[in-house]
Amino acid sequence: MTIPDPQAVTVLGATGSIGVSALDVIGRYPERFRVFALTAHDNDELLYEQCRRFQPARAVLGEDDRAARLRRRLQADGLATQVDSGPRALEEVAAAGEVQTVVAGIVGTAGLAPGLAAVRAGKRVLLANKEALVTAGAVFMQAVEESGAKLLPLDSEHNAIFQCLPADFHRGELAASGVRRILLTASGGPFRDADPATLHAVTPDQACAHPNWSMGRKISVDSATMMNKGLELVEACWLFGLQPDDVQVVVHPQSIIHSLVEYLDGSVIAQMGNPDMRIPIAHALSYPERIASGAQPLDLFQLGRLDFQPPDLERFPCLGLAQDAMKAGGNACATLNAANEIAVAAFLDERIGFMDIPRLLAAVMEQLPSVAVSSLDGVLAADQHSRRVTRDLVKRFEAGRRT
Ligand SMILES: NC(=O)C1=CN([C@@H]2O[C@H](COP(=O)(O)OP(=O)(O)OC[C@H]3O[C@@H](n4cnc5c(N)ncnc54)[C@H](OP(=O)(O)O)[C@@H]3O)[C@@H](O)[C@H]2O)C=CC1
Ligand SMILES: CC(=O)[C@@H](O)[C@H](O)COP(=O)(O)O
Ligand SMILES: [Mn+2]
Repeated sequence: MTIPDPQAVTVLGATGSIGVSALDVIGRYPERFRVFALTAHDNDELLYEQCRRFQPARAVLGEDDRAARLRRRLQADGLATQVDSGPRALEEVAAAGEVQTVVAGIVGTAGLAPGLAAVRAGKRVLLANKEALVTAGAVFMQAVEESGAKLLPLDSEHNAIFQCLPADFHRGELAASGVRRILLTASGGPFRDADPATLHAVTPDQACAHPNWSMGRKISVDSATMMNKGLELVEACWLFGLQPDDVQVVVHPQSIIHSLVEYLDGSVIAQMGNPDMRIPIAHALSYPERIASGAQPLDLFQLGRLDFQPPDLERFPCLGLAQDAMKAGGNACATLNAANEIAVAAFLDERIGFMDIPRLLAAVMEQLPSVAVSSLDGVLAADQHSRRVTRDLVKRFEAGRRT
């Protein structure tokens, strides 16, 4: 029997929450996976530790000076890792001929270009970076179709939906596959039951204290506003070829059911597991095989109960804004996503309040009605325009808070 060579993996965003979980799974299986490249933006200290452990051929950082520091340290240790910096290097390590699998774990629209480069090069792409699909879903999915890339969702809900759909599911063919609708679960975040009158005063640390998941700060704030569920609705529509009305958001505070598929005959299939991203990551890394992820087994007796409730769109207006943007089509989701990235960063910098996030987004969406787009350039122009408009609004909100 011949043992196949290990799969060569690039981990984009290796120093983030997704990247660290992915490397935890990868590190358990040296006979299956070897790391080709690791990337980070600022955190050259953790990237150095990761390079020492996984000895990749390539490493990428955001800025030259950090890359130079990492290069010096790795050379001093006798490691041959080539260290580069900047967006072009990210695309190179995502598309390199030596790579089979790319973990797309960069946060925000910064992940779009390298994710798309991996798709265009026909890689097996494990997608966590939902903003790529929200911003440029049509372009991204067309590239998947044309290149023959294999796109596997890492986002826990989308990975769950993928697991619950029929194995021969064809994108967009819901009824023909016997599927009535998708039930997308949401925890409701840290403020699910908080008194709405208190929300204007919550701090970034309070917003980032997710009840079930340990994640990066941007997605944690998105969970707290429920914009994360809005982004995930859009993500699900692109991944599986759905209309927004095919998806029902279900608030499920325990985050044990990661989403469900309801069939025409009334059967409802759910994927369950402890809230640990190593589960969907291990699933996608080894698909269609199964490997151990390192996650704790689910103990139903200890859990005791599971709860469900409908989403409250008054308390969480961001979810409604995302539904509207997906229905509007054109560049609306790119506009909303860019505005959200700016607003969340301003909240994390304590320049605006928590409830200013939905107010800002609503103002931007009103100011920038949807326009049809047919190219990546069109999408990126909408992204940039929205960022400019949102930055101006942030300044106005900030000034309003001081007076
Ligand atoms: N965390 C989770 O459990 C889940 C995350 N996701 C999605 O996965 C993505 C990553 O999330 P998460 O891991 O939480 O985020 P983190 O903030 O923890 O990590 C982000 C990673 O991206 C890198 N990065 C940040 N900005 C840039 C940039 N401009 N260019 C290149 N690299 C950059 C960071 O580098 P550095 O460390 O140097 O700053 C880090 O490696 C997001 O799209 C999120 O929505 C989806 C489902 C679950
Ligand atoms: C782990 C993961 O996939 C996150 O997107 C998580 O689902 C966030 O939880 P909520 O947005 O449901 O609070
Ligand atoms: Mn998710």
